[in-house]
Amino acid sequence: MSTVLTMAMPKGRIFEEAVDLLRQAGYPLPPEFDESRKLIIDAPEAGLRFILAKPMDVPTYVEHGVADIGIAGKDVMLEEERDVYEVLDLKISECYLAVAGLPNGHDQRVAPKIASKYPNVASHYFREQGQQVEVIKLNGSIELAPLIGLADRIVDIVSTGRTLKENGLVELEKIADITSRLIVNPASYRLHATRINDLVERLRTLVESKEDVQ
Ligand SMILES: Nc1ncnc2c1ncn2[C@@H]1O[C@H](COP(=O)(O)OP(=O)(O)OP(=O)(O)O)[C@@H](O)[C@H]1O
Ligand SMILES: O=P(O)(O)OC[C@H]1O[C@H](OP(=O)(O)OP(=O)(O)O)[C@H](O)[C@@H]1O
Repeated sequence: MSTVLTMAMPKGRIFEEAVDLLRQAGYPLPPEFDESRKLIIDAPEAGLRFILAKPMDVPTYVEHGVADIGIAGKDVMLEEERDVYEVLDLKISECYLAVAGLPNGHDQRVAPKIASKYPNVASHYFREQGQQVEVIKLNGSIELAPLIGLADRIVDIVSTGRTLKENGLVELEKIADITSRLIVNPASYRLHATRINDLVERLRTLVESKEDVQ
């Protein structure tokens, strides 16, 4: 096989589903994917080299061209606004971004405090609503913020709704549906169009066949 493409993979939640999808699309991935702590994994038979990154960093690697392609949540794409092509919705790791808060909690402040791991998404959203807010960036356990008085509301991912429920919070507004996306570095796309299109089409066929079954 000619060119080896480098793919940035998000560690964590998306990883397993993404590995399954690639295997189902016919890319033989070595057992290291299931058990190793390596951050660079070669899959020569698939013509791919993988770098395993923090989910929020995947578009950075792809934008800088150290990875030709990558897999990132739409939430990360909205937050990071990187200069990459988003070529395919992989329809995995489904969830949504929402505003949540305490039930019957009403803002006392002119600019309510909003805690989020997604400060850009939160700022854009409230600006579009014409609402002045103060955004506080957190890195996790966002649901804590309204419980202990750090923020009036949060902008966070909801999947089953269990975290909100178990912490006595309610969803107030839905912002956007989220799934994982296949992203491509624009220069790599021009250089390796045939290989990248082949990968995109294989994955597209697989994703569509899964949708037909549902
Ligand atoms: N509860 C969830 N259910 C389904 N998908 C989710 C959920 N939370 C996040 N995701 C999706 O999975 C991606 C990665 O989430 P994950 O929790 O693995 O990483 P992270 O929280 O960004 O990383 P870290 O915990 O290392 O900071 C998110 O960008 C989002 O697209
Ligand atoms: O609706 P649910 O199914 O409960 O899922 C939503 C939760 O999952 C994510 O948190 P994660 O587990 O990644 O932990 P974090 O607080 O470290 O981000 C997200 O930030 C929510 O807290």
